[in-house]
Amino acid sequence: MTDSTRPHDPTASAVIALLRDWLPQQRWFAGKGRPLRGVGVVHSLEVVSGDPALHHMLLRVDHGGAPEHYQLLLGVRAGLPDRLTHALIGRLPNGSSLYDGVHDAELTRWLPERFVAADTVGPLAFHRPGAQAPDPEHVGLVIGAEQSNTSIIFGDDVILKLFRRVVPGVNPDLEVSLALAGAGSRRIPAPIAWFDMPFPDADGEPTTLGMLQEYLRTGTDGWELAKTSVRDLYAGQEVRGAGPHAHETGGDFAGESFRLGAATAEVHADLARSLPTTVAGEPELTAIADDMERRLHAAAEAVPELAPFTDRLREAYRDLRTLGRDGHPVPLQRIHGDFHLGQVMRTATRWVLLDFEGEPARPLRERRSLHSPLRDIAAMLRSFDYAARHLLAGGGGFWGRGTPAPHLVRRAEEWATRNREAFCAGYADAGSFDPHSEPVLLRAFETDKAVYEVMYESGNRPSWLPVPMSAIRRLAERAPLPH
Ligand SMILES: Nc1ncnc2c1ncn2[C@@H]1O[C@H](COP(=O)(O)OP(=O)(O)O)[C@@H](O)[C@H]1O
Ligand SMILES: O=P(O)(O)O[C@H]1O[C@H](CO)[C@@H](O[C@H]2O[C@H](CO)[C@@H](O)[C@H](O)[C@H]2O)[C@H](O)[C@H]1O
Repeated sequence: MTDSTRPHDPTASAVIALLRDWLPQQRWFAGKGRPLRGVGVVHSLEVVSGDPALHHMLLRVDHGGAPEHYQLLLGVRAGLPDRLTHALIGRLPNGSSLYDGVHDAELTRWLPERFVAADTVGPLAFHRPGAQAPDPEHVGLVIGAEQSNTSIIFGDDVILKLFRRVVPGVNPDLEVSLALAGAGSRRIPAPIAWFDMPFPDADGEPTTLGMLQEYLRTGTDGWELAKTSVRDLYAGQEVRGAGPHAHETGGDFAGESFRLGAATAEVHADLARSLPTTVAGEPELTAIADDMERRLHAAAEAVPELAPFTDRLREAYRDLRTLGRDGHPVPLQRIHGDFHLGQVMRTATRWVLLDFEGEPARPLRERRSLHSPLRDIAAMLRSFDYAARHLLAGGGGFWGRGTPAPHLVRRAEEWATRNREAFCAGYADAGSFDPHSEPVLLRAFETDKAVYEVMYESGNRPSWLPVPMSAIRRLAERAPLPH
């Protein structure tokens, strides 16, 4: 190894300086928009030496308040080939390149090799309980999806999700996937292996860093499929108000929505069978309503458009408290926690649910706690509303940025209502209850999710803000819930 190819000590201040600039540009970096007060290395290990070299690293990022931790795989090469220039983080003082190592198949083959051997490398422990193993000869390809983590496909058999923001403990995605696989569920990609390490800052708590799963090679995500159906509907609306209804188009999605509702009910039933459950009474429902109210208050402070509606929205939470006082029992269990059309895939034969991590912005304790399955149902109902409206809001630029024509809004509402109804009917058909039998819970959860979405869109995609705002107006009017 010559001096120029020698991997540099990745904790060196030059590396930290480069990472400070690079981190906020990453899709998975949760601290965007907050001042970056400090970046420090809490763990670093050279796992592949030579040129190229690979470093596994855990970074601590301080914004003020509780620090966040991120997992990195950093590559170092004396000369960077063209195919990796998009992954460049910066040049080190000796002229070699520091880059995001997940994009370098020559380096990432290290991961399947470790899984095959069920190895231990320093503090990193690779677990592979079954016989299935990835083939290290398969080239690793980072998927292009907009995601909160980074996933690499090896061949067309397995996909490895590297958790980027790491919190101490078992990741709920792994925990829930293992529980569902144990219950014999066919509604998830089969979990194959995972790796973890003792968390450096939290008494060495075993902390999940990555999970290897079956790759659903015939799958398409629900968001793409639903949008295709909506486009098909809009394509027929050339004559004002005279275009076909959702049920008259070839791309009608209601059959799929019904099947998705049934798949969701099946997963909820398996979760209730394999993980703890309880029943909420008045104190718990009051606490849930109080939390919702706090989130509404915080959102109204941050997003002024919400303020005129808060009093009316609060009524949904008041009704939830009344439900508790009336002694209405509410079963609680583990749920998906961040359910929307982008979290489900339609394979050649069935709907499969992905990503049981919960909303990444919520604390792990909350994400692992028990909730009403109606929270997932309400979240998916919101997603149908999104699919119907996002083109009108300018999300896809289809109708331009002006106010959408009323007949298009009507068609959007029809599509959303039809698919929301079909989803609930499928859930009721396969599950233990009909979601419409719980209108108070459904309204409260839908309101809470729409409030969350207002915050999310105002921070991430301001041109999409009209989508959740239209739901806020509807919910504030206390119009009967479109099923
Ligand atoms: N097992 C899988 N098979 C095929 N594609 C997958 C699989 N898991 C994830 N994907 C694809 O990757 C995307 C992001 O996955 P997800 O688990 O939601 O990641 P994140 O938690 O980082 O958002 C999904 O929307 C899907 O397109
Ligand atoms: O990145 P995650 O999948 O964890 O979820 C976040 O981003 C989602 C958008 O990618 C956001 O979902 C919202 O937009 C979806 C359409 O893009 C829509 O289907 C969802 O119903 C809507 O909530 C999600 O809220 C956010 O947590």
